[in-house]
Amino acid sequence: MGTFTIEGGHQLQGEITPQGAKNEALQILCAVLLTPEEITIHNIPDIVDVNKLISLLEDLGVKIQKKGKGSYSFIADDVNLEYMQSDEFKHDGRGLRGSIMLVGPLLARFGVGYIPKPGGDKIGRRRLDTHFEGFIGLGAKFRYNKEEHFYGVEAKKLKGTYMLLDEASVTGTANIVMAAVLAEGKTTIYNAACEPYLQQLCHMLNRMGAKITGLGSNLLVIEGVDKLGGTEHTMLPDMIEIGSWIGLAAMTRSELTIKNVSWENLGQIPGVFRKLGITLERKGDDIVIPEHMDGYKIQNYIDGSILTVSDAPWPGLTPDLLSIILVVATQAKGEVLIHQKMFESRLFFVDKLIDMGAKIILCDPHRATVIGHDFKSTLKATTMVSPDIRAGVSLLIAALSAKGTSTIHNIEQIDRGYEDIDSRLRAIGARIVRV
Ligand SMILES: CC(=O)N[C@H]1[C@@H](OP(=O)(O)OP(=O)(O)OC[C@H]2O[C@@H](n3ccc(=O)[nH]c3=O)[C@H](O)[C@@H]2O)O[C@H](CO)[C@@H](O)[C@@H]1O
Ligand SMILES: C=C(OP(=O)(O)O)C(=O)O
Repeated sequence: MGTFTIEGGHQLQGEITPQGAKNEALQILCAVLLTPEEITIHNIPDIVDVNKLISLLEDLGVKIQKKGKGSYSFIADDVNLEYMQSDEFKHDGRGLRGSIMLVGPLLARFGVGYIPKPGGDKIGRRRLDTHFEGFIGLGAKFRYNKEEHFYGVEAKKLKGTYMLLDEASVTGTANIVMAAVLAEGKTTIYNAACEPYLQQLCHMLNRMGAKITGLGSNLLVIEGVDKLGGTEHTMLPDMIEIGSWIGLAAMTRSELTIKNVSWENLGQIPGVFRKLGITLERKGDDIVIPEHMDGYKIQNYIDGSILTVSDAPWPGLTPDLLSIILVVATQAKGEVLIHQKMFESRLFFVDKLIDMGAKIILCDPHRATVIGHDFKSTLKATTMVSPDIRAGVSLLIAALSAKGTSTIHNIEQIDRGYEDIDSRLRAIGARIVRV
């Protein structure tokens, strides 16, 4: 188990550049299986989950060449389908959530797709019904080996259809889209997820020759084509990382510039931090956060009632930022209700923040009320274990704002999604050591 020690209570300063988006990378990498031609991808984050997926692709026979930092080319002209039945695949496929999106492209191009129950954060139930109902709708036969937790779909030829997804699942929509692009005829997907990750995937597929319309909406129409070709793609900056750095700047009262954030793809994120009273200035495509020496004050609603920050499928606020927003609120002036609607086990980490002196009431597994200290009292350093990727970063931000030296164990969770986080934080003045 890896560990960080963090000496908190120091102001940071400087510029930080966000990595390429983790959740986009996981979709885009799976899409290389849809063509025998070369695909070159740039701005791939060097993080554990993405590297695991790249090595799964390699094991499946995809030829991979590193072209430079964050740039790779992929040629899937000789895919080893038998590998999907191997013990190695059953083991490695479990290592991350994103591996589930190998199924759609493999099913579409080769007529078979298998996957062990995928991993990812343990943040509540994470069902896969939407994925498999979508494949079944396209004509695939589904089987599930309960003992091995091993899923499979098979079809000689997929046929386009109309489907109304039971929920706007992010990876589910990506998986179904990647299956439908090579199906016969027209597929209509209503209640589709439409995060920038998915918009990017659909743009890339269209460049490969797919015919997808409705990008950015929850109604996608896909005219199937016989084959797809090569292309080049660049990942957007990671909006969850951007939100994490905004939170870090506010909590440590530091002046920070976040470079090249792709403002038009940030959706609700800047607005939500502004509602917490944080000043964000737009300079070109950068976000500049000034020192908040006078703190930041949470806004109430117009009628004076207490603010609620909750998640919703895009263009709502991503659930992946709620843990960070919650931490930031612990030093705000005022109160806020944090409502995590999607995941039922993602707020339990607040116990650690309470130990550190934060004023939080966990109302139930989905809701927590935070009463900010307005910097009149700082958090106390402590020892903690990172339970999931975003709680891990939230605790890291709390530790950087706290007085004294904190220890965070199980930092593998953080490394799953944040590239070289300790060096990048040291470069802006953080006192953090990997032990
Ligand atoms: C690899 C990847 O891309 N992971 C992201 C992806 O996971 P993932 O694609 O696994 O998440 P889903 O979009 O399928 O759903 C997440 C959870 O929210 C619930 N749900 C979903 C849609 C909905 O309309 N209502 C609802 O309650 C689901 O039942 C599930 O429990 O999307 C999640 C939701 O943005 C993010 O937290 C994950 O970081
Ligand atoms: C929940 C997350 O990731 P995953 O879906 O990969 O577990 C996340 O990125 O916050």
